[in-house]
Amino acid sequence: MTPRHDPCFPGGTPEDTGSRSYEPVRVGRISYMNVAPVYYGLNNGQKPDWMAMTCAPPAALNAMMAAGELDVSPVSSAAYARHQDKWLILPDLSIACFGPVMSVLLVSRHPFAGLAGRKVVLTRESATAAALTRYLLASDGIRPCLTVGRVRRADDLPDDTGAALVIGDAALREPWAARFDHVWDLGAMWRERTGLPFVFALWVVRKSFAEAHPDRVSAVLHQFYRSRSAGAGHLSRILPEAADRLGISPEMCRRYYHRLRYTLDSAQMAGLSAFFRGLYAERIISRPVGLSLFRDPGLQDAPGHERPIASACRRS
Ligand SMILES: C=C(O[C@@H]1C=C(C(=O)O)C=C[C@H]1O)C(=O)O
Repeated sequence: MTPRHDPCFPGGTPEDTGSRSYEPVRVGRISYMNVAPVYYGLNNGQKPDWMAMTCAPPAALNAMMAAGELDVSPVSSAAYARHQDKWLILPDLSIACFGPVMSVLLVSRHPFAGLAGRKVVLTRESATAAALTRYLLASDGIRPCLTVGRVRRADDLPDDTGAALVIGDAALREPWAARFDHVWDLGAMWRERTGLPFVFALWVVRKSFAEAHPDRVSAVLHQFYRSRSAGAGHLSRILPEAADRLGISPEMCRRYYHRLRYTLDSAQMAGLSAFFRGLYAERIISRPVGLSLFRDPGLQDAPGHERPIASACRRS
């Protein structure tokens, strides 16, 4: 889980877009293939020299943002709930799904209700999926013995493990169904229960950084939009590389990227709010969550511009 510096950007000529008088903006990247389409442009020559990229699992990025070691990063939506006073959400960026997501799995040796009193290991790389697991169990009145640990391979789990939460590349790579009788996709469970999309990750900026450098944050945001557009246009190049890295078929990989959403529209905001309300109702978080968005200074000045999610959320 140790964050590494810039391993995600081995090649590509960085673009020089100025801003040399500042320290680089410190930007995070999740070290899973789920974000490959969002970082495609940045990974292929669009990364300006004023962006310093750190690649790590979600829980490590959450901790680095909380420690002020990153300025802008994707973080677990459950971590946003915890740090809502310090962070602003960047508009129209997320990792979300509507139904099965394929890479967030609760694998179990027992039926769901049979997990009461049994050991459930939550991967230490997650905050959102861990909170969602707790919510799904608690709202059914099931009280397991929860622990946090390494969950990358089935062999990581001790024999007394009743169930385990696995996310990201490890969820896709390992044949979990061959080792566990039950494999639940948490995106599917959420949709069955609520009829809503689920938002696993948000891109956030530290509020103090946004207040000091709104134009730099705007520049980062537009780099992400541009990079994501490039990714959407080059899926045929992303698929074979991702399939190779994950050791899965290109067809399974295509289905995976088809399931993931990288926008943050009003339906996804509704799913996010429902998740936070559920966490609060089950006392998994200690206070209600408001959604505070970064106001892009570039967009505010544009005449006639409509922000798609402006009405869906409270702005800071
Ligand atoms: C869809 C996924 O969502 C992830 C789950 C997260 C979490 O549980 O905290 C955070 C970021 C995302 O990487 C995945 O990991 O595959």
